[in-house]
Amino acid sequence: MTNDSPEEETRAPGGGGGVGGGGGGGRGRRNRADDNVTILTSSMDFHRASRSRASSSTEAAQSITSSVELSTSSLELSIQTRIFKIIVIGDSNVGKTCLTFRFTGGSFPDKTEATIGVDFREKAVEIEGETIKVQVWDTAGQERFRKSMVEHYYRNVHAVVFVYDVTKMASFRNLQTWIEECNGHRVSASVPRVLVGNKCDLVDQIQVPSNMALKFADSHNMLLFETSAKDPRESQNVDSIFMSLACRLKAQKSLLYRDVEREDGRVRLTQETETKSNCPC
Ligand SMILES: Nc1nc2c(ncn2[C@@H]2O[C@H](COP(=O)(O)OP(=O)(O)OP(=O)(O)O)[C@@H](O)[C@H]2O)c(=O)[nH]1
Repeated sequence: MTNDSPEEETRAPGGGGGVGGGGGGGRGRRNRADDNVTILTSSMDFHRASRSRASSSTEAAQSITSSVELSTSSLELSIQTRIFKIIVIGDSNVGKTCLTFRFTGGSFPDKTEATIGVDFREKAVEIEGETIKVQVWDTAGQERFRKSMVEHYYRNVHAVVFVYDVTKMASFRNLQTWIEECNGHRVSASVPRVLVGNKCDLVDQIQVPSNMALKFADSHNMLLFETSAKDPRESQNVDSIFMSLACRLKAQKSLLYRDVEREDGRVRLTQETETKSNCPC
């Protein structure tokens, strides 16, 4: 759990902040993201080693040249990775943490506590041959734990996931308030939004009928997903919430985030315009 924005905190590609950090999902995909991190780290280590070991000036020059080459290729790799920031919003206890955990970690957490501020989780996914980092911001549902963070949630957001609990009508009714908060933070209408009804495994306790949720989703131009973070048979459905957004963002996307290391070691995020299509999803 952390209260810092990863934009300010991330120093190397692949470094997701917060509890339960990135990874998860398909093994091959995770490996690819990990390779990226490994290469950058090893080039830094190499640079450090070369400084301490090189005895003659020739050796030192060769070492530095090699290390610069390694660092450059690492930087090129990191520059190619786009990051999509997706925030997950909704009442406390609806299952936001569990949903993000299921997507990024592939499992249901044994125990959760109320989110304070925000937790970041990241997962590298591959769409049409491009590796993209889906950065999920699991926000606090309780007002007292979100107050100071709200501005950060909505800044440079690429997509929004609204969550309600299908067994709690109040959490569905409160969606209007969450949508208003989102609109109040100047989130553009072009930013994709989806609606998620969670805890569908509790079939005997369902209070929010599907047709009511569908009507609401339609009226707000959102896709509706009814699912369960808990039921492993629903895990593909949970994945498709985030993957459908990632595919949409990749297809339409204009916002391209690039990690560029600055001299002071901080990461600068820039935006570019790009037009792409042919998403398989
Ligand atoms: N039966 C069932 N329980 C769930 C499901 N998802 C979450 N829960 C439970 O609901 C409770 C709240 O889950 P969280 O993921 O912590 O809820 P949250 O929305 O992140 O809550 P805040 O951090 O306070 O905003 C926990 O006890 C979870 O185990 C689900 O799909 N089915």
